[in-house]
Amino acid sequence: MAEVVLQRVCKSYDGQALAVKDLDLSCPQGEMLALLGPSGCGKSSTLKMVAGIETVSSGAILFDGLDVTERDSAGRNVAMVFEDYSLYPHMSTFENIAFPLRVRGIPPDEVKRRVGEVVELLGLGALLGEPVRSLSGGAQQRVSIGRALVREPALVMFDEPLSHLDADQKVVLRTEIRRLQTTAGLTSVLVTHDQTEAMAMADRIAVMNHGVLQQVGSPAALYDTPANLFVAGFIGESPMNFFAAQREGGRWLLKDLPGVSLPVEKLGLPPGTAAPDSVTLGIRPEHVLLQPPAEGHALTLYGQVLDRECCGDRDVLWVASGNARLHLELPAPAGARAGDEIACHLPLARLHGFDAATGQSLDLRRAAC
Ligand SMILES: Nc1ncnc2c1ncn2[C@@H]1O[C@H](COP(=O)(O)OP(=O)(O)OP(=O)(O)O)[C@@H](O)[C@H]1O
Repeated sequence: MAEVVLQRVCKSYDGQALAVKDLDLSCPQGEMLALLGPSGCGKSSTLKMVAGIETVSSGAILFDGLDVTERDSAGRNVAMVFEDYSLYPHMSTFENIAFPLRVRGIPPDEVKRRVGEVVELLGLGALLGEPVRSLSGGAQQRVSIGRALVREPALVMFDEPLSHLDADQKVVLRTEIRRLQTTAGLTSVLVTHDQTEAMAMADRIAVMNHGVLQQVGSPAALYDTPANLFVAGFIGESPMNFFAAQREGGRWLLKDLPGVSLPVEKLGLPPGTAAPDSVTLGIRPEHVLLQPPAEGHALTLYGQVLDRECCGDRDVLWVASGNARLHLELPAPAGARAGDEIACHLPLARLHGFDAATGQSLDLRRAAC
């Protein structure tokens, strides 16, 4: 398995607009890197360029330090797993997995041995003779993964591999791919628009928007310290709450919350950083409290519960405060229902701050709060 590096990779289909812009990215050996972003952000273009299916407009792609930019897919030894499985439906599990070896003229004994190894790794033994059209979606995708692995590729690319599966099969297969990833030490790139999938499966996630890399890091790093407003809004099971604030004198005045303000120094900007004129403050729904935090300061907002959704182990509250709407996720039972007047405590240590002009994180010094 190879280490993959992209150096200032650009892609333009019409010679003008850039579908991918100056992309610097690496996927170390044995790691799963997810390319994540909304439709049109450039993740499929990136996948195709790495796989050698699409040419780069400029920049370079290296496999283990070797420049493979001009090589085609076969010359890079990249295997693909597609969302629609792309299997031969009338062939058996064995025949589908063996197919890439047979077309390379590998001797039958060797084919049998290598298919056997992959089948054991994927637990497909009981399905070997079955025509794949008779298998469940999850089993078909495992066959498709087997067919990718049997080639002993330098890199496996997963293109939205769970999209066609129903919810319970998704959970099973993403765990299975994760297990394979670690046991077989795969180097792999996962393309997905689903942040839950990327968070659950990848070692690191590259978030893209409009062809530009926004941030790359571990799932925890993206969740805890989003680099900009786009990543803050995109990562997280439920969208972050945002509040616009304007600096007046030594205080931040929250625009949609008349009478609510916060001393500028409470935000804990890094030393030497000038406070911008306007900021966007953010807090995740799961970090808002109905009781003051046991430690540290909090910004307290008062409001009325508009609605409560029961989601089993947690309750979701929608709260109107001034002209703002807050979304809270609390362990059930939340102890508040529609119509209740409540206080919402926003622990300063959980607040994110962004320069409203640039969208970039202000890198708040949480420890100082
Ligand atoms: N073959 C092509 N010819 C022309 N433009 C293309 C082509 N493929 C992609 N694009 C354009 O490049 C941009 C990035 O598309 P791309 O498919 O890489 O994004 P994506 O994030 O994978 O989106 P999706 O999830 O919808 O596939 C879009 O503006 C798209 O219209």
